[in-house]
Amino acid sequence: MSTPVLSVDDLRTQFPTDRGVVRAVDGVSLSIEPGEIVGLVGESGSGKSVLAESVLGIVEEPGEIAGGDIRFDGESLLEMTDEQRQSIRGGRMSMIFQDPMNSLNPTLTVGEQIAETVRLHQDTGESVTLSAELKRKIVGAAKNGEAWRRAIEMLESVQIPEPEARADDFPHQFSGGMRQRAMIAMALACEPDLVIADEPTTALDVTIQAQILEELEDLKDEFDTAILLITHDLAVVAETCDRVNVMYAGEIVERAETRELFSSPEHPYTQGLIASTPQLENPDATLEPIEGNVPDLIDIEYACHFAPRCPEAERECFERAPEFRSVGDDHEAACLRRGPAGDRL
Ligand SMILES: Nc1ncnc2c1ncn2[C@@H]1O[C@H](COP(=O)(O)OP(=O)(O)OP(=O)(O)O)[C@@H](O)[C@H]1O
Ligand code: NI
Repeated sequence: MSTPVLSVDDLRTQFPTDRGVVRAVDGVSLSIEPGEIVGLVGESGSGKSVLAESVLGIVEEPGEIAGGDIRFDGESLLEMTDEQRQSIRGGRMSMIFQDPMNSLNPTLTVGEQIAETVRLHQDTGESVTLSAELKRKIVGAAKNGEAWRRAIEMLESVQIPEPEARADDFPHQFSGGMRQRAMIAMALACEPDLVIADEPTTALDVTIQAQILEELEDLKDEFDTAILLITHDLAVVAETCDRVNVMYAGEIVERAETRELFSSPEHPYTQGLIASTPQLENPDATLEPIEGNVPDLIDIEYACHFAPRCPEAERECFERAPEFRSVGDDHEAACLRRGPAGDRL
C-alpha cells in the first residue's frame, strides 16, 4: 500500500461561542490515496467546509483543532510550523473554492497571479515581489520567464481560448466559468499532490458545471493529483468521485466506492439523501425530503447524531454511539441498525 496523500484521524474542530461549543468536526477519519477523487457530501451545516479548512490550516479564529491528527504525505500537519504549512499550501496542496472572485486578486492579471504562484512554490530562479505586475508592464521582463510560460500553458490546459491574450486580462474581465477555470489553473500550476475543492461548481450553471467537472477529472489524470471534492450535490459526486464519504452533523456516517454507495446505500441518512435528490433518469419520481434539519452542533447529547430524524431509530440509538461496521465490499456505515446480523440492533 502506498502512503495516503491525506489521512485524517479522529479530527475534532470546534468553535467556542456565547451559546456553547460548536463541534463542527467531531471525530472524523478519512484518507485519500494518490490520484483519487474522494467525495465529501452532506447537507448544509454538516461540517464539510470546516473539515476542509482544518486540513488547509485556515480555521477561523476562535475556532481550533481540539484533537486528532492530519497527515499529508505521511507527515503530521499539526506538528509543523506555520511557515512549513504555508509553504505546502498553494504548492503541494492547493484549493479551489466556490467563489473565485474571493480567491483571485482583482488587481493582478490572471496570467500574473498564476505566474506568482509558480514563482512562490517552484524554484524558477525568478524573484517574487509584489510589484511583479508593475515591473512586467514597464520592463516586460517577466514574460520571458519560465513562470509566465507555465501560466500560459496552464490557461491552455483548462481550455481558456487564446490563452496568451487572455492572460493579460484582469479577473473581472473573465466570465464566471472562465474565472473558475483560472482558479483551477492556478491550483494545478505547481502540480500539487492534493487539491481540496469546496463546492467548486455550485455557483455555475449546469452546462458549465459539467464541463468544469470533466476538466477536473482530465487534469487529475494528467497531473496525477488527488482531489477532495466537497459538495452537497449527489449528482456531482456520482459523476466525478471514486469514493464517497457521507457527513452528517460533524461526523462521517458512511463511506464506500461511489457505485456501491449509490447502488446500495446503507445508512438511513444516506438513504434519505438519495431519496430526496431528483434523479436524472427518473425526473418525475416523487421526492421524499428528510424531515427536520441538521441540528446546530452545540451540545448534541444523543449518541447517534441522526437519531432524532431517523425513521428507524430505537431508544438505544440515542444512548450508544454507533461504530463503523462493514456493510459490503469496502463499504462501512456507522449505524447500530446495520451491519452483520448478530451485531444489528
Ligand atoms: N467561524 C465559525 N464560528 C462559529 N461556528 C462556525 C464557524 N464556521 C462554521 N461554523 C459552524 O460549523 C458548522 C459546520 O459548518 P460548515 O460550513 O462546515 O458546513 P458545510 O457542511 O460546509 O455547509 P454548506 O454545505 O452550507 O457549505 C455550522 O454549524 C457552522 O455554523
Ligand atoms: Ni461548506
